[in-house]
Amino acid sequence: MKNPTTKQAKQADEQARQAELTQPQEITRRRLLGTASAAGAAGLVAGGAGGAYGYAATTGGDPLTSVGSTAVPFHGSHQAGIVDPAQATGHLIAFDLAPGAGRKGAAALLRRWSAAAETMAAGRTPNGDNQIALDAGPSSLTVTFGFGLGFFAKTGLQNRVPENLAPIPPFSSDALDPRLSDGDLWVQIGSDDALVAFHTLRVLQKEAGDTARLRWQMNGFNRAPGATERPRTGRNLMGQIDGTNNPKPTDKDFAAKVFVSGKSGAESWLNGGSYAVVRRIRMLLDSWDHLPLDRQEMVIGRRKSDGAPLSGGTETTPVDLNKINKDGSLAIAGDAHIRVAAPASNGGAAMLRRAFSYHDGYDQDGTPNAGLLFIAWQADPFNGFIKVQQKLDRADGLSRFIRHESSALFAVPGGCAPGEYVGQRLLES
Ligand SMILES: C=CC1=C(C)c2cc3[nH]c(cc4nc(cc5[nH]c(cc1n2)c(C)c5CCC(=O)O)C(CCC(=O)O)=C4C)c(C)c3C=C
Ligand SMILES: [Fe+2]
Repeated sequence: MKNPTTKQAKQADEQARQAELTQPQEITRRRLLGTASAAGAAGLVAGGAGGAYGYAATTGGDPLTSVGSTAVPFHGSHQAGIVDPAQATGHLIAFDLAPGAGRKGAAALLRRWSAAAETMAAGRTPNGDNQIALDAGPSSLTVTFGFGLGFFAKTGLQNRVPENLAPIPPFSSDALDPRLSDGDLWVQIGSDDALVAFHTLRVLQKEAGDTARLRWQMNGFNRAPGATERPRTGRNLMGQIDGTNNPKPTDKDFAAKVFVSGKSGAESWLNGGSYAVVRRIRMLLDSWDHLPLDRQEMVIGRRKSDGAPLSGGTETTPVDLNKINKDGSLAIAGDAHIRVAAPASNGGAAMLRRAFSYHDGYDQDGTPNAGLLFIAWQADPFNGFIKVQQKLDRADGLSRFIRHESSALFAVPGGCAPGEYVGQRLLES
């Protein structure tokens, strides 16, 4: 068919617009998308629940986006929630095993947790459900389980502790709160729908029963999927584009950097798994916001607006750490965060950063209690987070604007096949 002329197209558009305007009480998908982005439109419908817009939302029709129906498989060679993009809502929870739970209790708990996570990740509801997430689909739900050092002592599995699951050494800038650190078991929940994420948290907490007690919990968030006009790297609460120079799943050494492999004997259960370093890092946002933009950019070594390195190019241009400005200064300052953190400055040490922002209200003096739930994934924490943090601790210009307030290291088993549960290879062999 021939393309319509511009005039014909305009006329057709106008006719369609008029037809829509005459439809009472009904807001069509086309009109919504014509006036706002898909995600914005979804918010409009939700915000109008009870009125005309809410009526349209509850009377059927096509979903506005695929956000709700997107499912991430629970089963696989690696656990979900490591390589998948970080979702809009995250909960991080650490549990301590109850005295006497032992290996048998821990195995039963992981069997229950895995079954519940599998059900919910597929968008189904567990038996006796309280219906918090009934209408929302799995919304990319992932649930990831990890074991802290204490897990092995309490299950009598001290002889199976992986060599690299040793306490993270202290750093001079640490201000750690032990009540928000460590833990026998770790659960990471991520979903693009906050109700789905909270529902999952409730289900898993109930399933813990008398076997495990909650030790700490942190709630995080990221930008909503579809909120930007094209897929973009996310921003943190300092306003920087964060995550650009992460290892990419397409890199040929990606798996070697992120996942444990080739272990035999007592550690073989961890093949296909990873190590998660969890640090709650407060941002000193009042001081940061007072720093002029050009100074903020020097602290990181990248432009704030588009994330381009100060050595030139666009966000994805490789950083040139040797570039010299016309005035003889380094384009990327000596203490710039990306210089000090780069693999090139740390003997190749690398990690996959997959973070959530957090905001826990304001302190009494009005200071925001906000920052980054920093999660680093690596095959070996000593050649990943620890090596890089040792350098950052001494030389990073960003240190003046952040404070590490909590810390934990977990061995995260590989994924499981249908009919198995996460950690089975450790607990039953
Ligand atoms: C020990 C590891 C790291 C900690 C702790 C850390 C904290 C932290 N980082 C930002 C903001 C940014 N970090 C960026 C890059 C970056 N950061 C780390 C490591 C840690 N960051 C690495 C390895 C890298 C990549 C370096 C490189 O190879 O170029 C960036 C730039 C964009 C990007 O590449 O992601 C930002 C921005 C904050 C705010 C923070 C603590 C709150
Ligand atoms: Fe960083």
